[in-house]
Amino acid sequence: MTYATEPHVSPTATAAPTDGHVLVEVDHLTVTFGRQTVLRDISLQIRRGETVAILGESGCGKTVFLKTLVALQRPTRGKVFFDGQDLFRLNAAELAQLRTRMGFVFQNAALFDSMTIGENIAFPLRQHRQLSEDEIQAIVRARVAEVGLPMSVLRKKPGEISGGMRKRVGLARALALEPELMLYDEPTTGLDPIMSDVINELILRTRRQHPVTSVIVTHDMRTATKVCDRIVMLYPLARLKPGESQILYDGPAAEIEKADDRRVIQFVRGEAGERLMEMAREENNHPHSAEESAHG
Ligand SMILES: Nc1ncnc2c1ncn2[C@@H]1O[C@H](COP(=O)(O)OP(=O)(O)OP(=O)(O)O)[C@@H](O)[C@H]1O
Repeated sequence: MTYATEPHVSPTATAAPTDGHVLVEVDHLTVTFGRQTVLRDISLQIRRGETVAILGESGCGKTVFLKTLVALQRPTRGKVFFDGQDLFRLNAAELAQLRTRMGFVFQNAALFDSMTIGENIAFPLRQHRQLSEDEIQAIVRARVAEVGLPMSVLRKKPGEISGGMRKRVGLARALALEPELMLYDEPTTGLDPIMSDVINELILRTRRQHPVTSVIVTHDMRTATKVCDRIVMLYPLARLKPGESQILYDGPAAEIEKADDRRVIQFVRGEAGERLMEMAREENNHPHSAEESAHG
């Protein structure tokens, strides 16, 4: 199931409107590190207004994929376009300018430890906007309110607040410049179920309040199905059959349970079946490897 070339109209209740304009285009993307190819020949388009989950088991290349969208990772082959501009043909100044249209929520929040929360959120505004101090403070306070944090956090340092709060500060900072594209790297990893749902709700609220396009790398099926209207599921290259596409599923989030591919269903349901059989096969092929590694 793919709609890479057709306008996406999602059937889910949470679907954001898309005008069909392609904001991100990934064209035959391959990324290789040394002898390890992590992404192979990935092509997809993301339309303005879509919220897309990039799903897949650990190590399949989700974070590498996300990094190519902001030109933090150069492709070995292929191209990435943002609003029609080839990211890897831009000079440093042009790229910096383009990145102000993107907000990146890193897995570990990536806040500056030596700055207060207020300074962290103000940072992109000071870097990229000519604003008065009053205007900066007004935006910082609005963003903090938007992510549901009390104003008392503004004077604290990242080390003085909880992991869930840090994630929310990371979200507030990424929203500071009102980006057109939000990129989230595992926004709920390491959080308890309640705090995970708070983050899910905030992502949903963000897209209701701002006309934003989002790409969310996650393992979390609840995030994928609750927050996203489309899911793209990647599979580790090493376990693909020859000639298979690395994208196992690309379609509406609400329909992933109906996918034909058993590997997709197993991932969705969190079943180890396929992997257990593969591990048994690997063990049969290399009967002593586990023992050897156990003995160093
Ligand atoms: N800069 C790099 N140099 C060499 N190998 C890298 C580099 N970045 C990533 N890799 C490798 O690429 C593979 C995919 O990594 P990636 O972080 O994208 O996986 P992932 O799907 O996001 O996994 P997880 O869900 O565990 O975060 C891994 O084997 C990783 O070791």
